Amino acid sequence: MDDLCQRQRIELDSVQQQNGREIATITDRHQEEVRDLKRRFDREIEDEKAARLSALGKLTSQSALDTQKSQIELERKDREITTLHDGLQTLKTELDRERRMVHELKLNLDTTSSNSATLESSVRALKARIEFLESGREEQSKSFERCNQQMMDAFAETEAIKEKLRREETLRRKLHNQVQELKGNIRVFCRVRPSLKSEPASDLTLMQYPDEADDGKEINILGPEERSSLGTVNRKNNTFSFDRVFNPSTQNAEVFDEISQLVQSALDGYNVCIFCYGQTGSGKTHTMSSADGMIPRAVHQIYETAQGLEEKGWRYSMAGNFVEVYNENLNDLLGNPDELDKKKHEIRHDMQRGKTTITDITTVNLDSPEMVETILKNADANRSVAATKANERSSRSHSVFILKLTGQNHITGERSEGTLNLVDLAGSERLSHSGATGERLKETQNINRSLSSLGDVISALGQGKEGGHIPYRNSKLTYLLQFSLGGNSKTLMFVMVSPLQAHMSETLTSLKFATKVHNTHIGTAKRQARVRDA
Ligand SMILES: Nc1ncnc2c1ncn2[C@@H]1O[C@H](COP(=O)(O)OP(=O)(O)OP(=O)(O)O)[C@@H](O)[C@H]1O
Repeated sequence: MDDLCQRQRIELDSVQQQNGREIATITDRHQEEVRDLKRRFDREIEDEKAARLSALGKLTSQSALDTQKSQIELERKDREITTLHDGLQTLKTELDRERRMVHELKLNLDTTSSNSATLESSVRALKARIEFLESGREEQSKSFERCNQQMMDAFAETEAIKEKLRREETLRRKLHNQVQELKGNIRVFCRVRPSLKSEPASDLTLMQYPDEADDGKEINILGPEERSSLGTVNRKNNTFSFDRVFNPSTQNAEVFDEISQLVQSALDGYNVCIFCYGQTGSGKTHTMSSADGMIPRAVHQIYETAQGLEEKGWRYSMAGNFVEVYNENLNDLLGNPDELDKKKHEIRHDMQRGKTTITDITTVNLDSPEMVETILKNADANRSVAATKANERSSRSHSVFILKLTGQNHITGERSEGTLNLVDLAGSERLSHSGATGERLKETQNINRSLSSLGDVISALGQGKEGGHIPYRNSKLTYLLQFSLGGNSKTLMFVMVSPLQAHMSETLTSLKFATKVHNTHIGTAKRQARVRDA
């Protein structure tokens, strides 16, 4: 049994060994097969990868090619679109042009139709007229006579009205002159300027206007304190009376209203002189040549009136000079500024025709009212070149704006030649008060000389002696104005007054001088005025 077991165990061992060997062999074979398989698979995978990579490469280059193609295609399409767009724009423009043409054609058509309608109606009217003319001659000639008569009546009536207008204009001129003469051929207005912001109220002179609610002719000034021999202190009440007194609130427009009739006289052929007299800073320049002063206002009024007179047959021309009398020398304020105080100008009088000319003077034709502003500006600029301070020079010289007005009536053959002189006098302060020396003294002496000559001329005119001597030659200013002072000419003097107490003494002197002028009567006017001391 044991043997059997032993044998079986041996056999089992041998079988097991045999099996182990077989298993090892099989395992080896399998492993060899697995390795073969792996190698084969690896190769296949490599092959497959290479194949895929090559396919991918092909695909990539194909896609790049496609993209390039698409890009080219896109650019082509873009170009096509641009071309189409341009084409569209051209078409639109053409369409617009066509539309406009159609519109114009329509308008032409409308005009043509209306013309044709008018022509048709004219043709109808002409036909009717032909028929009328071809019908009864008697009726026709009666109607013609009636029309003719009506026309002649209308002509005669128009002529009569025109003639009446002309007669009335001549009468108006005559009456206007008579009114002016009755008012006095020399008039004096007094104007008190307002105090300026820089002037304290405590420094002002006490002035009253007793009849300002009435006709405004008086001014009352409380004089400086005076000590009597008994030691009492008094203040004199000075009353002056003139043709008009303008208080400080009066504007240039109101002042001009009062002088506009004199401006009218210049247009009617008279010589008119308007002076501004007063000490420095009393408002002469403001009244005369500021932007709304008498000079620009006079020029504007002359333009308007001259235009109105055109339908009555009058045509006016206006020639302006602007001169300055400085140190008894005549200067052209519209000429070359470098020639101021150097160039000599002479005053020439034509005694027969009563005309004054100045040699080598600039004459400006005022063909529009705006020209006056240019003239004033140029004159001011010229003075500034000649002096460091233009206003200082203007205080020490007389300026004369001369406007020659020549009118011709082409219907009546009348002619008028008038001159308007607007004079801004130099400051009238007295020598003793100015404390001047040297050049200033010479200036002041010259100013005083011409102002007193002016007073002498007015006073000689006032004495009214036939053929009496009038001292025009005593100063350049009076000589220049010879034909505008006296005779049938009209003179207005503005006496300008400063409201300052510091100027009171000069103010009283100015007002006394103005009163003398006011008491003078020239020509046919009769008037008396007085200085009243209360
Ligand atoms: N009616 C007025 N209303 C307002 N301001 C005025 C009036 N009159 C004068 N003034 C002012 O007073 C000042 C002095 O006036 P303006 O220069 O006209 O005096 P003037 O007498 O011409 O002096 P000058 O002799 O120096 O030329 C100026 O500033 C001016 O503007």
